[in-house]
Amino acid sequence: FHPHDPTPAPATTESASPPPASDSGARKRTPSDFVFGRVLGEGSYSTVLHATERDPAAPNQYAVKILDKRHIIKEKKTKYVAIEKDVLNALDHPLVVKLYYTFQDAQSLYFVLELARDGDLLGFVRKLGCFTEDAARFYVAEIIIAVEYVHSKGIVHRDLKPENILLDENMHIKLTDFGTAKILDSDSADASTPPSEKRNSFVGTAEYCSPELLNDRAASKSSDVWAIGCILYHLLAGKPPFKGVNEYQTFQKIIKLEYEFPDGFPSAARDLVSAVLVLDAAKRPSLADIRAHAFFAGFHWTDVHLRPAPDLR
Ligand SMILES: Nc1ncnc2c1ncn2[C@@H]1O[C@H](COP(=O)(O)OP(=O)(O)OP(=O)(O)O)[C@@H](O)[C@H]1O
Ligand SMILES: O=C(O)C[C@H](Cc1nc2cc(Cl)cc(Cl)c2[nH]1)c1ccc(Cl)cc1
Repeated sequence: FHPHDPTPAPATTESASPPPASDSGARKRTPSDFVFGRVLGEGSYSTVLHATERDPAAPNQYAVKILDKRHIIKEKKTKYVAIEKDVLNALDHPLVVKLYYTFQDAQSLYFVLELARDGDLLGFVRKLGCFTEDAARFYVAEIIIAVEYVHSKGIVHRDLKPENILLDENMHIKLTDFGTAKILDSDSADASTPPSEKRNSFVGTAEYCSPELLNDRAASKSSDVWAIGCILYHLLAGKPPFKGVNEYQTFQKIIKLEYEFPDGFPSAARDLVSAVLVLDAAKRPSLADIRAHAFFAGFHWTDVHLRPAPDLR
């Protein structure tokens, strides 16, 4: 049960008039500014609802991520909430999900996010089995563009995986889930976190996790490069390169670099994945190196978000 089950639209058009504000954009929103709709999804600490802004002049639609305060405090996740808010507020890119407002009431915290209507990349790779080489090239290119932008802001995502690559109504990506991101250098957490707590800084699911993150060393941009290599493999092979029967087995495969290519895996992609999935983070190609790889020969990198996306539906 969530207190914000679909709100019946008001019988009459007038609703509690919002407090006057010079620029309504600056006014702190409250839950009553929105008509909440269906559940879009659930996280470990969150429920995401469809929502429409009550303003008849601009009935904008959003995805509102609602977190229970008591649960957040009990699970010691307040740091992740603060990081997600700060990182999302620092990002403004067409391939990264936008944060419009944050506010709270007695029970909950609210992130009012850009709505991505077409689900996520994991859903499509499960539905299709695997992507064509062109579709994989397009989506990995959009991920590279989005991640390059995030890195240019001094942020490492640290949990890149197909379920964090949402899709908008034009089937372009919206990179999301920045609660486990790391702000480079100024990230005091790494400096001051005692070794014991560093283990708790472990992020995300195992399949796309880089060896250096598992060996408890600081994550860096090359950890995101490793994850992109895993995603490219996954889109073309239909499953991630490292998948054990449990999380521990998956970790073992990663640190031993235990993976192989299925027959028919395209050779240029095989060459690129092999260059990216190397244990030594310093030996991994940069995102610029990857852009220049033969797998992307002839790919036009400018304004990809304005060009038609492959139709996976
Ligand atoms: N901007 C969005 N637009 C549309 N759907 C979204 C959006 N953000 C999240 N969702 C949906 O809500 C679900 C929960 O997202 P949320 O970020 O709250 O948790 P999560 O990160 O997926 O899970 P966890 O917290 O366990 O990592 C997602 O799986 C996704 O399906
Ligand atoms: O209104 C703002 O933007 C600032 C607040 C700050 C804030 N208030 C909190 C209360 C609790 Cl109980 C937990 C966290 Cl992490 C809290 N963070 C806030 C509210 C909502 C969200 Cl999603 C993030 C931060």
